[in-house]
Amino acid sequence: MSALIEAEKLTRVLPETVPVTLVKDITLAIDEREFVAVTGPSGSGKSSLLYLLGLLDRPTAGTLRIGGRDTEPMNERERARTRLSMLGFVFQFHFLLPEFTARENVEIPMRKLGRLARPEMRERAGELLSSLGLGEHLDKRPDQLSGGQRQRVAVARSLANDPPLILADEPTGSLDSKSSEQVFAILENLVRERGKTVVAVTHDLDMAARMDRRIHIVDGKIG
Ligand SMILES: Nc1ncnc2c1ncn2[C@@H]1O[C@H](COP(=O)(O)OP(=O)(O)OP(=O)(O)O)[C@@H](O)[C@H]1O
Repeated sequence: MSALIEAEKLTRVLPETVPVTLVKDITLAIDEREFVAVTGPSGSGKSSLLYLLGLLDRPTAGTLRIGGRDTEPMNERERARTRLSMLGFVFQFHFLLPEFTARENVEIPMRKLGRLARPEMRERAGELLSSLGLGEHLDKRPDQLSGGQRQRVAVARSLANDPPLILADEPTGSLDSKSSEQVFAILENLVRERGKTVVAVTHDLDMAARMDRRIHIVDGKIG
């Protein structure tokens, strides 16, 4: 079986007067059920790599296959559809919509994909949030939740459409140590118990050491 993510010589150069290379010749394969850390110095290109893997940016050279499918020929619509169904994102800052409740925030990706009827979306959002310990907070808005709780809502949102792959960019970077540990345990559980693949950028080397594999980036390359 092919890997969930296969990148070959993935490269992203910004077309400035003096071109800026964000990611250079990255070749990697990530299998289902892997818990992978992306590490490296500040400015080395970790986020840029994650954006490429998450179809939030396009490579200027190289190939990327997700779920065995070449992403190069996809138009914007297909890329958006693949993002919604195959990928979940968790960022350092939660990016929840402030005027919506936790449950509504989790429903949004489901509405965009449009596979479920409204009552099922509502039920699923409630179940996901409850499974992450937020059953008491379904109808609260982000400003009524703690930082750790907000980040757990963001994890629930990333799972809304049951994607096989979760990409996380410093998911614990803005949390205190107790909340960090909780969010880390949730991500680990997604891999071990729910069969997800999680790729997380982290500056925390202790956390990276507890993951299955580390991809170290230096100057846009695997180093
Ligand atoms: N749009 C842009 N224009 C110019 N330079 C950029 C742009 N986006 C990123 N860069 C530069 O590219 C490099 C890689 O950035 P990236 O955010 O991927 O690094 P990172 O490893 O995730 O950093 P950090 O750990 O600090 O978040 C950095 O030097 C950054 O300043």
